[in-house]
Amino acid sequence: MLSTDIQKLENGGTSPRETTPFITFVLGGPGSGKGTQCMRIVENFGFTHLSAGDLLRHEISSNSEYAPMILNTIKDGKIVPSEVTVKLLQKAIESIDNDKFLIDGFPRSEENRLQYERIIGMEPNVVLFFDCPQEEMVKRVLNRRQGRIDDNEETVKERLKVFMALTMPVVDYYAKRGKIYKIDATGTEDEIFARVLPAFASLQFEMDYLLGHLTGHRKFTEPCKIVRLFLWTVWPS
Ligand SMILES: Nc1ncnc2c1ncn2[C@@H]1O[C@H](COP(=O)(O)OP(=O)(O)OP(=O)(O)O)[C@@H](O)[C@H]1O
Ligand SMILES: O=c1ccn([C@@H]2O[C@H](COP(=O)(O)O)[C@@H](O)[C@H]2O)c(=O)[nH]1
Repeated sequence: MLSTDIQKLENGGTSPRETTPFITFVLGGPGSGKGTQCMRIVENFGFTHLSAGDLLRHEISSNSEYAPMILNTIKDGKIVPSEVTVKLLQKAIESIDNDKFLIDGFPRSEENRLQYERIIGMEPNVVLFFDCPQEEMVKRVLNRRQGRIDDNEETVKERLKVFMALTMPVVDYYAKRGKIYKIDATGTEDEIFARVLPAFASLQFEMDYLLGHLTGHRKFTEPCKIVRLFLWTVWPS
């Protein structure tokens, strides 16, 4: 039998981490530029980039027992069952020696979010939301030309429907919890990254503090959040 990442987890998996990592979810519609900006965040801020879509595509190419189901789901522009995606993310987080993760393209639904919180046992620290007009997203997807099975007009229409119906409620949920950094995702890659930078600059102290890179007392956490939100409000881009 093939030994897949998911099967390894079901058989006991990897050992849990000793430290609680700093988790950033990265949301936005198909082609909004999440992956492109994540690469820059990695280069500048030392995060590990975990693309949920890439993890699922890896399952397809490694021919796991889930491969046919994942392939068909991606082809149809629908959402893979939460258990599968969350286990892949869990394994990656537990096996990679870093304490800062960008989780790109997840959670795609409230059900994804609840399952993640149930299994991982915590919320993300922050959520970046790349806000892009639909016609621009469609243009970018159809110009991508990386041979992706879902980069065609029919699938992108479905992905946009799924995004509006199922993913936007997740964005709204985190907005209510004060965790959303909304980024205008129009313009050049450089212009967009210039809007991303202040978000991470305002988070740097809080990240260092929470990850134990600064010494101090836990009571500083709430003031940190207030300062961060203040900075973001007066200087969002
Ligand atoms: N600001 C931009 N202007 C024009 N094209 C862009 C811009 N940013 C990214 N692209 C291009 O658009 C395409 C989609 O970008 P990217 O893969 O980063 O989006 P994504 O949000 O991760 O998409 P998906 O959710 O479909 O994986 C890529 O070909 C990328 O090179
Ligand atoms: O959490 C996830 C992430 C992705 N999918 C499926 O994969 C494709 C492609 O995802 P990208 O983020 O654009 O790479 C997506 O349309 C879904 O079908 C998923 O089900 N769950």
